[in-house]
Amino acid sequence: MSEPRPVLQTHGLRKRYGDREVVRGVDLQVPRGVAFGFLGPNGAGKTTVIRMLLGLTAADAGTMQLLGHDLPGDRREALRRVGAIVEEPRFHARMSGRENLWIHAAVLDRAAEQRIPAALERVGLADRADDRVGGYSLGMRQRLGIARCLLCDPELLILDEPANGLDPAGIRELRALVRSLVAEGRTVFLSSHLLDEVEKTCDMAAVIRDGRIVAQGSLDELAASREPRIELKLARAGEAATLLAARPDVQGTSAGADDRLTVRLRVTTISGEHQITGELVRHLVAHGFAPYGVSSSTERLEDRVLELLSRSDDEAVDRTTEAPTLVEA
Ligand SMILES: Nc1ncnc2c1ncn2[C@@H]1O[C@H](COP(=O)(O)OP(=O)(O)OP(=O)(O)O)[C@@H](O)[C@H]1O
Repeated sequence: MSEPRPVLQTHGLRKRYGDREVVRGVDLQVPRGVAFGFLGPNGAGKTTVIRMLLGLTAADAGTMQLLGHDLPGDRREALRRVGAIVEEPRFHARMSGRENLWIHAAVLDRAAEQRIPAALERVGLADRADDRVGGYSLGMRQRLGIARCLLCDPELLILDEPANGLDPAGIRELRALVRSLVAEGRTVFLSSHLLDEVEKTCDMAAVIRDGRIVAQGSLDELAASREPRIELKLARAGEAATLLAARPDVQGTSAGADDRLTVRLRVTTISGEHQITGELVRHLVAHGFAPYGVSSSTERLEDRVLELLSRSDDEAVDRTTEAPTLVEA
């Protein structure tokens, strides 16, 4: 069976401002029903990519599809079921939250107006809906922005830095809201410069640096894309090293001083690493060894992303792959 079509897809997307190319051949594949983080430092090109997807600025080259429709040709149809917030959501400050939503619903359809009470309830603003937006906190405006997105019953939400300026409680609420939208089968594409936010909210991510995607895949794959190792403590470490080196799931071993044995694993996922670690310990015990310490030195996602973001341009070459499970691009 073929893979379902991604809800958001770009290929070779490019954008130049003056003599600076700020988006340099971006390939994204976002499957349906996930929270997808678009992670990169300030100035990496995240907002520019989002603006191109929404038709707020033209692409110089490349192709884009939203919900299976080609952009820019099919833009009207493509955006019908897309809710988006780019940068900070803007509202009429003198009007209430509800009135702002009425204005937005008026350009959509009758069904959109009927969705207003549920949308306000959903984002926790039902009690404050008749207060002027001028008195709302940033977190409340962000939530009103999401309520506005919900009026078109979106299949895809595109949120540009939604956690910006929120306090820890606001960030937690936003996270829960995103997860509940995903639980309903919607897809949320959110940009962020905060790894922690992406790690806690998203299922998958693409990492962008200087206008290029340097990695893309599930969070597990991103974290485990470097050779994981385990460290064992046991007597006769040299003999144990020889025993384990013969196994197909072991890339290599080295025995050090102090009963220390380092084992490099052939594995690509964190769950796989856990399984192999258990098997290695059982194998050692079955051969008369008695490991008294086991620790994993697999990098955390943070280390991996920092490494990707700090690479030189020559190393971060674009390599396209069809599968959304790719790790380094
Ligand atoms: N209209 C514009 N004219 C000229 N340069 C621009 C314009 N918009 C963005 N840029 C430049 O393009 C680069 C990418 O900006 P972009 O806003 O897409 O980055 P970002 O990853 O969203 O970062 P941030 O989180 O800081 O907004 C930056 O160097 C920015 O200064």
